[in-house]
Amino acid sequence: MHEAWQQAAENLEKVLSERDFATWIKPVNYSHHDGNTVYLSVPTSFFKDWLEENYQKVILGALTVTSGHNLSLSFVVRDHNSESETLLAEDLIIKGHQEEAEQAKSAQLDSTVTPLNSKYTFDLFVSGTGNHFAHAAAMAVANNPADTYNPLFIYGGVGLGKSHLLNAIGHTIRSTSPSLNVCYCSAEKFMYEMVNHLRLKKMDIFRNLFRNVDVLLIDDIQFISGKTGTQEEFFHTFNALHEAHKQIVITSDKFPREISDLEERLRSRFEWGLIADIQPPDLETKIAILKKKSEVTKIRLPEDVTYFLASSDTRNIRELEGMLIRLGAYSSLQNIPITLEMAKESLKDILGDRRKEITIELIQKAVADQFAIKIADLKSEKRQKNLVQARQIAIWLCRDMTKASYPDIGSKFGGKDHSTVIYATKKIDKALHDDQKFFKLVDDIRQGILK
Ligand SMILES: Nc1ncnc2c1ncn2[C@@H]1O[C@H](COP(=O)(O)OP(=O)(O)OP(=O)(O)O)[C@@H](O)[C@H]1O
Repeated sequence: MHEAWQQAAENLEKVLSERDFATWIKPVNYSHHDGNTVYLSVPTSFFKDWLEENYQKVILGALTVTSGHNLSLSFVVRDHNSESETLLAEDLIIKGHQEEAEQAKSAQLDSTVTPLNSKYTFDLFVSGTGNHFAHAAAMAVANNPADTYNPLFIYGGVGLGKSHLLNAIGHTIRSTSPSLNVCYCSAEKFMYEMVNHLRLKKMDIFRNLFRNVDVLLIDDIQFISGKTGTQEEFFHTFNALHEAHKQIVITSDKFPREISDLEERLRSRFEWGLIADIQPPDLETKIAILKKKSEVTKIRLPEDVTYFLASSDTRNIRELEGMLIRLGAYSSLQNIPITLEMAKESLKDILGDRRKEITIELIQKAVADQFAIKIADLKSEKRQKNLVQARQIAIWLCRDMTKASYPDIGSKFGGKDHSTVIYATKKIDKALHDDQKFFKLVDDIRQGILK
């Protein structure tokens, strides 16, 4: 089981951002297991609570894959002294900051607070319909910091590329203006640092650090919702920087007005500059992202598997990437190539639940509505071109979105035999591959069914 944990941690390193991995997974150690319960040790009780709330499912998923068993997970705090050890460690970091601050104005604050993720660059970001505007705004800010939009507020759902863009801004400014002091920090880390500096009575150092940067990149600002002390501190940091014409970029999973328990004065400041949203990707963008990720990770994905993953109902790109990594792990651990069958099999527990509720009847209705025909026409033998195409699409969707077998599907389409069903699915497979417009049509129907 120890080895399973090591392998799981390696897999998690590939899926999570460097920051998340270093902060939350690296400090976790294997402790022991008892029956099907695996015990992992963590440094502090704060850490334990945080993992339980945010990473339990991810860690369990990774361990299930590497161990091949259905497990449960429990976190134990390593020892009672660890909280004070953490404090001591923070104290050392702070001392490091102080020296740096004294030594040179150009101290790279971010290298001690939160390093930029080297994989999150503009080169590796795919611009598509949902993120086009945010991408353009991020590039504008990166090329002319504090000159165009200040603050830039990027918001969008989970796993849609906000941190990626934020890091990309940081990388660009670093390389074009190396003298600028770029600080990338999550709101959570901002609070964590603040609390520690408060406890150590070193708020002057904290303020010096954050109020003397040239570019402040704050990730996941929604985290400060309801945290009055952090909001107060952030308000003053924001003002100091804004008044000094320093660039501020903020990301959030919500629009400023939708962040609950956020002081009005902060909310209004977030709206001072430009607000750019990121919407979930469409099918083409998901395909392009998968292709890019497969290039970077060197996990070779055949076209049909790329389409299969991209057309799953997930709109969270992190999840999509997780599927790719999972296929890569399966393929290398079992020494088998990635094929459509293998992908369906190895991802069935991830995708399975979502597919359960989709019925043949639901698909027939959606297709009939789309083509403005009767459901009875789908089941008939009529050969008009549009009816044949609608029927074949419906059959293909049934095969793809339900667990029904070829004979099951045939019987629900007016008692067709299974070779007709196979012929229809092959025909649609080919058309999807050859014709982008057709691809979009089928995907729109599919997304409609999933809503
Ligand atoms: N357009 C894109 N092109 C390439 N990769 C992308 C794109 N959008 C997202 N990703 C990838 O998806 C993963 C999740 O992105 P990211 O961490 O930036 O999401 P997020 O919106 O900040 O999520 P959260 O709300 O959880 O903080 C990352 O690995 C990122 O590289």
